[in-house]
Amino acid sequence: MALHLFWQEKELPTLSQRELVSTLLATTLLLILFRILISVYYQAFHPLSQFSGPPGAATSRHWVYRVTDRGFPEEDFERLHKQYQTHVLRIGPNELHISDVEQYRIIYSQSKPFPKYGTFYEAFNTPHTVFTETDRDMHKERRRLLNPLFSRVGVFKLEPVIHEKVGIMLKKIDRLKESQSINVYDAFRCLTTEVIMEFAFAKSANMLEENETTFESWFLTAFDAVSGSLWKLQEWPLVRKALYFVPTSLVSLVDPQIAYVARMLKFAESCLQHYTIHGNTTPHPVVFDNLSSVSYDFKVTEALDVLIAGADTTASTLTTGVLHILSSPDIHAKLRQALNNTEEPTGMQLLELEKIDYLIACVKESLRIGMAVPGRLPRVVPHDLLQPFVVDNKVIPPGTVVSMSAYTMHTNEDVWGPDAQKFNPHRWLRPESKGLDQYLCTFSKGSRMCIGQNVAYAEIIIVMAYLFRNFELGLPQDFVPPQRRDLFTMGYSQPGLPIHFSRLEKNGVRSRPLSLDSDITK
Ligand code: HEM
Repeated sequence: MALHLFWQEKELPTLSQRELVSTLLATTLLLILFRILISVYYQAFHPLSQFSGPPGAATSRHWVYRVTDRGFPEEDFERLHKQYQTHVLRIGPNELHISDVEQYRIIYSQSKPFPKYGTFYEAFNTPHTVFTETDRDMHKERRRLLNPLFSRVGVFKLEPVIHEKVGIMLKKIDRLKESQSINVYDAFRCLTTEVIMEFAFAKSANMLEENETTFESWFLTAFDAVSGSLWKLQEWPLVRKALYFVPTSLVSLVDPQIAYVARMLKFAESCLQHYTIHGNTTPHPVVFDNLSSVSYDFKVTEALDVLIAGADTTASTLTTGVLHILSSPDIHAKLRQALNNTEEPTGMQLLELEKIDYLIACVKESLRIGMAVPGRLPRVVPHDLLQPFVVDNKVIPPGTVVSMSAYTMHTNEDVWGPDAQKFNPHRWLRPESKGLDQYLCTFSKGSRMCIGQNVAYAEIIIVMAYLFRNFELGLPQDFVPPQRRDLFTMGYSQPGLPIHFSRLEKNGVRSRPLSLDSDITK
């Protein structure tokens, strides 16, 4: 009551129009002055001011997102490294991009890795998973739980699932091949997602057979929505936080693809519920099996992360590999010849396929040129280093965000030679090629390197073997390579990679159609 009277008695002072305008003007001028002072500080007085780079990058973290938005930032960084003649390029007020290949083993080391830069990994919205965790001990513990599933033994247990799914994909290709070219990018995405779903959730969404005549799937739409929004969520952390509080139904009105993401989350939860009630009803290990000590919510996010980390990555590597092999008649012929002696089903087992040197060389070259995660992996220079972190004879202060990329590592001509950008499996077959593995950073290196690389290798080897052994593949006459886009994982624009398939003639005899039961799933 007293408060009410107070407001009635006291009249609020009103601003005249002139006062309002001058207040606004003064505020704007202050803001501009503040911005200028900040820019001067970042360019001239900040500890990173000794490192060169575009002026816009030094003063605003938005610069890096504008470059990212162009589609393939690593190419821009590479050009700028050359322009400024430096191995240490300033790409943000507190971020440096490094192109000295010898620094990779220091930043991404096994024993004392630089910690992940939390702000970058927060945008994945899956806190405290093995992928996003920034605390060293918590990461170590989660990785200890998961490692056995992803070991070579673990992958051999998963191998029948890979054969089964490849069988389903090839049967569908066999059925569709006479009437149309087939977008293998989508086919590979459905395949790898299905394999990882079985592995992560003990259940699949039947994506390979969802559509009668194509390999389209609602799950792929959900993936595209997640990866398409990733950089925006990186750039605008406040929007990301605000989105937590907006009901999904409302967000879906603005972006209908978000509805598919919500459906994906529901699918993940329903799988966990099924698993909680029935246990693992599959004959193979499942990620949930090793997460009994983890809370319900973290189980779901961990399985989702494995799914997102393992699906498009492997599919995009396969797509790049197939595209390059088909673009070179010589490589294509050599690969077919190498696979000619394999017999189904026994010769198509992973252990046997791994002995085919030319196949493995093609797989490694696909991983090098394909590099499904081509971009920067940001880390923070630790404060407790025994020696200062020095690049180009300059000390990089602790607390600085530094990053290197697979693109830098895989295009370096001192390492790979003048044909570094060329798809050349032969480079893996030379006597000195063993030393090259240390520079193959597709899966990163050290204690944060990809936990799923054995799974990825297995899938790529098996799919390539089946494809090139059983089919004559060709690019359409009017083929235009799809545009690639670095969305953290490499993505391809539609129509992906359309391929003409026909059954391979063997000694003049048309090979028999695949019999799913007898040939592949055994
Ligand atoms: C060609 C395929 C693949 C590529 C190129 C790839 C690449 C990578 C890279 C570069 C990292 C490090 C990311 C970082 O430091 O931020 C990573 C981590 C990870 N990957 Fe993969 N990956 C592939 C397949 C897979 C598969 C099949 C799975 C699961 C089945 C998987 C699960 C993970 C997980 C869980 C991590 C986090 C590991 C940790 O931080 O300890 N990846 N991957």
